[in-house]
Amino acid sequence: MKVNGTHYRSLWWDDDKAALQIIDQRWLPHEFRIQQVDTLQDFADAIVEMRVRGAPLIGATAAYGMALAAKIDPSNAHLDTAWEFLDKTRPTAINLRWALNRCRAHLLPLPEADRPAAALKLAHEISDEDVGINHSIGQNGLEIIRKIAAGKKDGEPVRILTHCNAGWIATVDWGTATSPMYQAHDAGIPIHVWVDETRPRNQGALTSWELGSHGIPHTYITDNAGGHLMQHGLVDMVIVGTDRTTRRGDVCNKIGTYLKALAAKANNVPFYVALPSPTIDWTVDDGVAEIPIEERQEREVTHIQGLTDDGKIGVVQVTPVGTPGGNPAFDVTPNHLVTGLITERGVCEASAEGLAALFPDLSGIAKSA
Ligand SMILES: CSC[C@@H](O)[C@@H](O)C(=O)COP(=O)(O)O
Repeated sequence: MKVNGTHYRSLWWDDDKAALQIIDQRWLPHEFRIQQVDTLQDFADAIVEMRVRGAPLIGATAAYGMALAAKIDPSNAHLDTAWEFLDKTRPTAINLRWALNRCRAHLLPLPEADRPAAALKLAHEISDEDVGINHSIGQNGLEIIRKIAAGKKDGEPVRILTHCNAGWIATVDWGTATSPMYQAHDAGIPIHVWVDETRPRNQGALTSWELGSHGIPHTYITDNAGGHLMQHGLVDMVIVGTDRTTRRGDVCNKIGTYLKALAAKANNVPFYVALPSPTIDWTVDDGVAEIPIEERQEREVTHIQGLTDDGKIGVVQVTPVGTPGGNPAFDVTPNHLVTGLITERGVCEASAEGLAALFPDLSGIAKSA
């Protein structure tokens, strides 16, 4: 998508420098900084510190990490070491392991001499595929928005609530939850987006930055406002992303998603999840029992970063000094709270049957694996 009129992906390969370039998201929405990633430690730091974040983008970044590993030393032993090193960076988003497994499975059967070039080619492919998947999710989600718009008076916007940032910078391009929004806006359907701030990291500010750059009307709201807005009939639908969706359609996403799903159910607001197929964990059924939830540093809760009055990025402490902070980064929304999963192949019920019907090729392989 565009930043100040120039099209960017959230990561890209620079042929001249023979290196990966990323947007360092720690400084957004206030500063747009590009960073080169040169070493395996850089890759791990970029993921852990959330310079890159969002499940699909973490996966694509890890694929370039494996390409670097293959360039340094293409032996089986080194690829295994790199797999383990990158796999432990963040535990919840399954796209990380999906990408690492795909790279390893592709490379190990090849002669060592062929592995560096093959690994880089595969990383490019994974990135390009992500863009295609997200565009298709947008097309499928657009039809849902179009139907809701058809029931509105001329010019009245479809009011969509979203949580976290499942936008283009959380993917390689388009975003998942935001892709239907971009495509509805571009199709001339009026929309207005309620953007949850998403404490503690305030990814809602990233979503606001994205939507604002694309000219989409939106309002940044506190995490606690959604239920009230739904009670008063001010939300037509919710669309969120996912970090891992189980075979039966339980959805693990940014902390606070579950509360929004409960409020949506209580108020008859449709609750949709934009789901790229690499985010499905076919090995897991019960999301609450089986998905590891990342526990992040308490400093993310006790402190907050923003733009100070002198125009500089600064950090302030919110709590009394010494107050302990708890920081579970994700929660699980059980499938019965989800109206539908918007995938690249169409929209399905959040159930084992719904997912298997859309992805018979993938669900079958996982069961026999
Ligand atoms: C298309 S991104 C989907 C999810 O990864 C997104 O909603 C989310 O929870 C991101 O969490 P983050 O901790 O910012 O990486």
